[in-house]
Amino acid sequence: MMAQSPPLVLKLLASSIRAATRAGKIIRDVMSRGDLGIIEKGKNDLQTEADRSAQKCIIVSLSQQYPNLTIIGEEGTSNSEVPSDWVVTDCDQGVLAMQCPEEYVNVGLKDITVWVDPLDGTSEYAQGLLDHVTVLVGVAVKGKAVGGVIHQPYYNWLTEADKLGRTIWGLSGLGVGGFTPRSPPEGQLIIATTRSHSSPLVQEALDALKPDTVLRVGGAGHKVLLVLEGKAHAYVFASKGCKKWDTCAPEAVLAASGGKLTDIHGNLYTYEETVAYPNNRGVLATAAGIDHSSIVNKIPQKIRDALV
Ligand SMILES: Nc1ncnc2c1ncn2[C@@H]1O[C@H](COP(=O)(O)O)[C@@H](OP(=O)(O)O)[C@H]1O
Ligand SMILES: [Mg+2]
Ligand SMILES: [Mg+2]
Ligand SMILES: [Mg+2]
Repeated sequence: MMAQSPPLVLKLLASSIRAATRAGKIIRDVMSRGDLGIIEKGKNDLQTEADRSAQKCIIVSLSQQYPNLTIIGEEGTSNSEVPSDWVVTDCDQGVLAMQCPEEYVNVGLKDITVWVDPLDGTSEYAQGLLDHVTVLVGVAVKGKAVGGVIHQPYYNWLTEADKLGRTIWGLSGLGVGGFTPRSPPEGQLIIATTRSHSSPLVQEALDALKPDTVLRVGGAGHKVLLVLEGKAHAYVFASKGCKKWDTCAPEAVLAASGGKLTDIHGNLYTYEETVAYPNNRGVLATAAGIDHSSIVNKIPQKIRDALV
């Protein structure tokens, strides 16, 4: 009997794990060399050589394996040559060997949009808060965030440098791999929010939720990691500013763990190729077991009306 090739969604996730991990090494190499090559894309919006190089690595690597795949990356498109050792065309064998959830077995290339944030937490990267940095690859199927990879290249850098970096993935219907999610502590409310993009509205929403603790950290990927790790109950960002590449992978990984990522009204974003990039309705993510709608309901109507 001929061996069946793995379903596309599973294979793409397995390739994305390898590509994101390679991009993480590029991010560390740029930092080690010490010249970040910072460009200001807009107000409070930087791009470094690490953002550019990591994106090239991921896009070239996936495009070689999946010609005609729709890939949208934060740092735009460029056809420049890349060093041959940036091109990774192997797959994570552990994920490849898994049973693909039935509903994704027959998904074709045309149903998929891949959202790439090659370096999430650029502000923090430039300021040396390196564990806030993640590499995000999200796989959307017919507009739904279904699969995701969150690679954290500097995980453990201050504590166990011999175990540097980690890669966490999720697939709807299959679960989360790369670590075991934990529940946040009962009887309190810990909220993660932006460190570098706050505003009066962001603060008003936090005040209304009366959290015991607010963790102001960089990166959408990093904040969702805190929620997955049980270090925060929720990630609340009552502002525009995040884009589809910031939330696609984190949404998919969080959903695969039983949690939820939506806009501030509690509605899911969609991720089809034609969608507008900005997440103008804010971000609200909650851990598994947290009542998402009760948090939505505590956000004052005036704030919700400002995010439409
Ligand atoms: N006001 C704003 N302007 C530009 N980008 C914003 C923004 N608010 C959030 N973002 C983007 O959303 C991501 C998470 O933001 P934060 O760390 O503040 O929570 C960051 O992604 P990048 O670092 O990939 O650009 C950041 O740039
Ligand atoms: Mg950016
Ligand atoms: Mg980002
Ligand atoms: Mg980025």
